[in-house]
Amino acid sequence: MDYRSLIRDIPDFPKEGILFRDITPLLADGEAYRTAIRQLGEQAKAWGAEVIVGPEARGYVVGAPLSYALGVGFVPVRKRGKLPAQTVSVTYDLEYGRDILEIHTDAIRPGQKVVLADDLLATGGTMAATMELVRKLGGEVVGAAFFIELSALNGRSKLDDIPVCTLVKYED
Ligand SMILES: O=P(O)(O)OC[C@H]1O[C@H](OP(=O)(O)OP(=O)(O)O)[C@H](O)[C@@H]1O
Ligand SMILES: Nc1ncnc2[nH]cnc12
Repeated sequence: MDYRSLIRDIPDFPKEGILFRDITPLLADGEAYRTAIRQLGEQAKAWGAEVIVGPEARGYVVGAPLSYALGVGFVPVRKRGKLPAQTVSVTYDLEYGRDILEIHTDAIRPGQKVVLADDLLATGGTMAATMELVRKLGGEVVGAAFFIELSALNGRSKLDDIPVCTLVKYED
């Protein structure tokens, strides 16, 4: 599948100097979207995923269908103040900002095998924070799945050598 042709480059969004990799054309193509989820799903299954965890908001368009395809649960990680029950939090940096992420304290069972999912790995700040939240609850992170990796930003280095699967890599 030629995913690259379905990812649109938008210069200077959301800030000057950022080349935004927009996945909305890929999501709008039913066959490409389903193939992408199936591909990541095979990997997540091989890692032994018992639950999928994804960060708001684009992590949901990857994580939720992935969990549905595997028949396992989906746990949302949200930006501050959005989750209604008791949470744990972590502050994090991403390519173009800083924020707080939260997860419900009862969302993961200790020892549960967790696969993290998001649309894109840039600096790794978002996924490192998501991994920290899962570990605070005693979950075992067994892998991380993305549509896109921006290799030059070296996000993998923040992910403690957990296995990473990406469908499209941009080297620049
Ligand atoms: O590797 P990083 O440098 O952390 O960047 C990657 C993160 O940035 C984007 O999310 P964003 O915070 O823009 O939120 P959104 O999904 O709500 O658009 C993207 O969906 C990843 O979650
Ligand atoms: N360059 C980029 N394009 C799309 N989403 C991003 N999240 C962080 N960096 C990004």
